Amino acid sequence: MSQGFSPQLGMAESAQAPKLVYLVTGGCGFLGEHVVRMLLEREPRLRELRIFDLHLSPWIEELKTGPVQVTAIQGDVTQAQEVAAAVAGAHVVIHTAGLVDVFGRASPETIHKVNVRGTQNVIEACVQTGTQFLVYTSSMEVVGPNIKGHPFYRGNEDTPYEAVHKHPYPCSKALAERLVLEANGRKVRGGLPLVTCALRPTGIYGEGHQIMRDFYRQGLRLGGRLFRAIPASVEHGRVYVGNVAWMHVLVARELEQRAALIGGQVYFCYDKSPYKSYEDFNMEFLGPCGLRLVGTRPLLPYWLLVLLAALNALLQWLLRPLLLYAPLLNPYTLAVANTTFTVSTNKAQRHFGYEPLFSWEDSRTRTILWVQAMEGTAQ
Ligand SMILES: NC(=O)C1=CN([C@@H]2O[C@H](COP(=O)(O)OP(=O)(O)OC[C@H]3O[C@@H](n4cnc5c(N)ncnc54)[C@H](O)[C@@H]3O)[C@@H](O)[C@H]2O)C=CC1
Ligand SMILES: CC(C)[C@@H](O)CC[C@@H](C)[C@H]1CC[C@H]2[C@@H]3[C@H](O)CC4=CC(=O)CC[C@]4(C)[C@H]3CC[C@]12C
Repeated sequence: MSQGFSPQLGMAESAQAPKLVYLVTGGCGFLGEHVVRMLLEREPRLRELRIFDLHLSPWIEELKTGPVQVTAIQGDVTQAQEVAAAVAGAHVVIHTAGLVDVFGRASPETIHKVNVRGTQNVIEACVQTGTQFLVYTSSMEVVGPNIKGHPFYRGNEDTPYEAVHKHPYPCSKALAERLVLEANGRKVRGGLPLVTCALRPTGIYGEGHQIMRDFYRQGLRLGGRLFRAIPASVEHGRVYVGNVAWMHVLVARELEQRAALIGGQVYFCYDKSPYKSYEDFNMEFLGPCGLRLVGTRPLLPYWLLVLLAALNALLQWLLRPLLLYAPLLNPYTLAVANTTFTVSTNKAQRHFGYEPLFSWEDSRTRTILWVQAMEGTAQ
């Protein structure tokens, strides 16, 4: 990807000497890496890009050959001092770091500590060090699906919906998002107001998506077949990771100019990806890679799936002292997958001119090529 003139920046801004310092927390993650690379390609005002992560990736080194100073910071968002040191001097913080766990790998306490306490630390660091602009990566899960299984059918940011959560992950994302939005307008060091917003991606897909990798490998183990568990009629919103990254870059740029409009707001992340069931959507990529989804309707009755999911949860609990057993099917993932949740909105377009950077066809091709490249490494 080459450095190019950004459509949203005028000639004057893009000709300005690069002077801004950005910090991306979780910059080595699935979404974080795409945000980092998108900033380097499409934010011409960037002087320094700080990549803060618990686990730094080796690919960071290849980014240090360009004109932008790339600073890798190994750190933990749950440690306030480490966060403050990383934030100090940054103009913009994009906070993607989080524990994305719905498979029971981490304890509820750890999920809360990273996702909530970590976000609190980022907010306080902005206030204490004078950083004025904070973009938080929230999630559709802040809204739903709720524990009552109510469908959210092509809803938007203003659609009434009873957000009721019990699972640690959505609870932590909802609390963190609330903290970020409530912090909007707080005075930071130097007396200027903190401007915050939250982006709510639906299910993100694309190069580097671990769950897609898991489905692919499961299909290879089952002789090239995956077995339908969810009715095709249950739509699940999905959005390409490159478009999510682009929305982060764009809103971070527009926060300063349109603080009164964007500050304190939430935005669903969306693009032209088709509305399909989670499994059918995955087959858009896994099909061309040789896998087949068996069954035009779920092969097992729902009550049996519920039983199997509960059995998986019991096994996970029994085996925990010995090993981590964390299959894709558990009571939470089954309930979420089985509840329609899709968005239809243009709030990001109305507020800061967002348009998807990648078409559905391009998003699909890029994802297929990534899965195919994985074939060489699949066990
Ligand atoms: N993957 C998805 O479908 C969606 C993800 N999101 C949100 O997007 C964000 C990024 O998610 P993904 O890229 O999918 O996850 P990921 O697990 O690939 O990336 C998260 C990154 O945060 C880092 N991290 C975790 N704990 C940390 C800590 N204590 N200190 C510093 N860094 C830490 C990890 O090392 C990792 O690099 C998360 O906030 C997640 O809630 C929102 C909607 C959908
Ligand atoms: C085993 C089958 C029932 C299979 O269909 C299960 C699929 C299941 C693993 C996924 C279905 C919906 C996914 C979640 C959804 O995309 C919303 C999310 C938002 C996030 O912020 C993080 C990821 C996730 C919770 C995502 C996780 C995987 C699913 C539950």
